[in-house]
Amino acid sequence: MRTEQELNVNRESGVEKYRIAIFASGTGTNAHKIIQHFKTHPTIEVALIVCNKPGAGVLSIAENEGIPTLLIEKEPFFRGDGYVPELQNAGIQFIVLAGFLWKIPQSLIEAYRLHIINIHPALLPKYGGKGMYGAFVHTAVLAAGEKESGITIHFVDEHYDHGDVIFQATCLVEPGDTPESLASRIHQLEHQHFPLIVEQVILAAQQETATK
Ligand SMILES: Nc1nc2c(c(=O)[nH]1)N[C@@H](CN(C=O)c1ccc(C(=O)N[C@@H](CCC(=O)O)C(=O)O)cc1)CN2
Ligand SMILES: NCC(=O)N[C@@H]1O[C@H](COP(=O)([O-])[O-])[C@@H](O)[C@H]1O
Repeated sequence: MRTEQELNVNRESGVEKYRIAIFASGTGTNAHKIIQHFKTHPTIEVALIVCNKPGAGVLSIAENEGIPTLLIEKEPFFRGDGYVPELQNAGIQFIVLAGFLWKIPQSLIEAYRLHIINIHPALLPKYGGKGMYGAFVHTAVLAAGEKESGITIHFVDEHYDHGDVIFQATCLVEPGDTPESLASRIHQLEHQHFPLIVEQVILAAQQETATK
């Protein structure tokens, strides 16, 4: 049984906070914005950072923010239980993918059905699927001569970038854009919207559970 400190029970209300795990593989700017957003939230907290890349920037962010981390490995993730026992023992109720570069396995999908969301740096269904991550996405958008790009936040299912879309926002592709300049514009959209959408989806999930 976790102690009150581990549960981080809200001092005023005594209510155990709703616990989010963020999965990330890289720099972690989106993870950081989400951590900051929920730092003073009365009922929701970021309780765990899950990462598959030793030395990733997101791990330093977690350390600086005092958030526990879980470094995962391929074999147990893909051929084992997807770390479901560890997540459930940590009391994790919702998973946010923020630049996580491995496919979520069936075991984890089933344990957290409709409780995993992802942000993709393009307007799905275009420019999604295997191989479509980071600069590869922006390079493909520019190569196709698109006049606009944007972000998609969606539920995660067994396939890459296939789950129901929750939110999209667009930005212009400017003349002379490079993958880096477009990525910067996309990142601004992500930082503006992702924390708020995460909160809205979680509050809706809590509301649905409460009315069942
Ligand atoms: N079951 C699901 N898992 C994941 C999803 C999803 O929608 N369903 N979204 C991805 C995030 N993502 C796009 O938003 C994405 C990330 C990575 C890849 C990809 O091709 N990865 C490479 C491996 C890269 C590496 O190991 O460095 C690969 O699979 O070969 C595609 C899309 C997160 N998981
Ligand atoms: N297809 C998945 C994908 O490309 N995800 C993208 O990785 C970046 C992570 O940045 P961050 O580590 O600074 O949050 C974000 O732009 C996110 O949309």
